[in-house]
Amino acid sequence: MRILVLGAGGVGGYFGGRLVEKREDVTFLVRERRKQLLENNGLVIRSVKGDLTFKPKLITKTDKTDPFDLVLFSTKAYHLEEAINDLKPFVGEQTVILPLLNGIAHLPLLKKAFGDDQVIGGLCFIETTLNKAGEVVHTSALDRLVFGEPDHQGSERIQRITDALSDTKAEFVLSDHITQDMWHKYLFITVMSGVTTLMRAPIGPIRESDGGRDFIRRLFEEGAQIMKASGAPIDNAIVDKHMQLIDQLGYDMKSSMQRDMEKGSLIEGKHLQGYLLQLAKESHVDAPLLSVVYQNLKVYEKMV
Ligand SMILES: NC(=O)C1=CN([C@@H]2O[C@H](COP(=O)(O)OP(=O)(O)OC[C@H]3O[C@@H](n4cnc5c(N)ncnc54)[C@H](OP(=O)(O)O)[C@@H]3O)[C@@H](O)[C@H]2O)C=CC1
Ligand SMILES: CC(C)(CO)C(=O)C(=O)O
Repeated sequence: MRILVLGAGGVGGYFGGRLVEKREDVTFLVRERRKQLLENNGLVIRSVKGDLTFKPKLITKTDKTDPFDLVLFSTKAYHLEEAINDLKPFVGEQTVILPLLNGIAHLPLLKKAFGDDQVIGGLCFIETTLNKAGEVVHTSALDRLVFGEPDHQGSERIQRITDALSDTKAEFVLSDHITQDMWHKYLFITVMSGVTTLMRAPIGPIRESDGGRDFIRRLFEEGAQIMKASGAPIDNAIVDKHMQLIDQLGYDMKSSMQRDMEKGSLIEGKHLQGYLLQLAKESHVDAPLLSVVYQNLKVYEKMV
């Protein structure tokens, strides 16, 4: 299977790297500056699950090659439109796009660009970031990528994809309820990135501060109420489940949005909290806590 990874950053670099390690046929679609760095230094992964350095197969948007079978779409949301345009020449009628962005708002854009049937569902749980040298730094053992057909389960193509993604050092998991999984992850990350950026702390001190757990829970409840009101297929027990997950996270665990803020980088507030607030408005649901979380992000964006 010819796999194209769009975006050789924290997520694409890591999962693409684990597939290269297994000797899958992986190419990375990158922009010029990243290409030069990767040509000079190789793609370097510093991981608690084992380091890896390799010379990646690279293309940029103007290169010519046959369409790929599978695309791991792993850019940030604020690069989505440009990335969709750059990807178009490498997508054929049989190409499957597996998006790994946090959130849900990218799905209609991808489907509009590539067709409903060519976009499957995907998400990941991982803690990676690029350091100053452009290396992928993976800081906790978590490296789960979940994927699946949104509508028709057990298709032949998903079986082929599952085979290609199996037996690597990372955890690739096929789901038969990926749409619900994506909404659940969307709820989780909206709250996780929301509280860690608002309180400028990893999850440990937040959940253990006086009233901290209660604040996290109320934000989950607010988000879940909005999602239900807009018809999202979420589980009735999801707030309890997510609170259990919050309690299981390492004391020092941060969100990727928080790490981006610490680096002074752009953030995905509009795509995550902003889009959920838009759904709240459309469904006439009050969202006082989420509004505070989003305002904090907008102030950061004003100053960055
Ligand atoms: N990192 C994490 O721990 C987690 C991240 N996520 C989600 O995964 C998504 C990706 O995040 P992450 O990997 O951290 O982001 P990064 O910023 O680390 O990587 C994104 C990469 O995309 C590249 N890129 C952007 N536009 C293009 C383009 N047109 N063509 C080629 N490459 C392009 C950027 O390259 P360039 O150098 O050219 O800018 C960059 O290397 C986000 O939605 C994030 O929320 C989800 C779970 C965990
Ligand atoms: C859930 C979490 C915190 C880790 O995968 C995440 O998605 C992120 O940091 O963006």
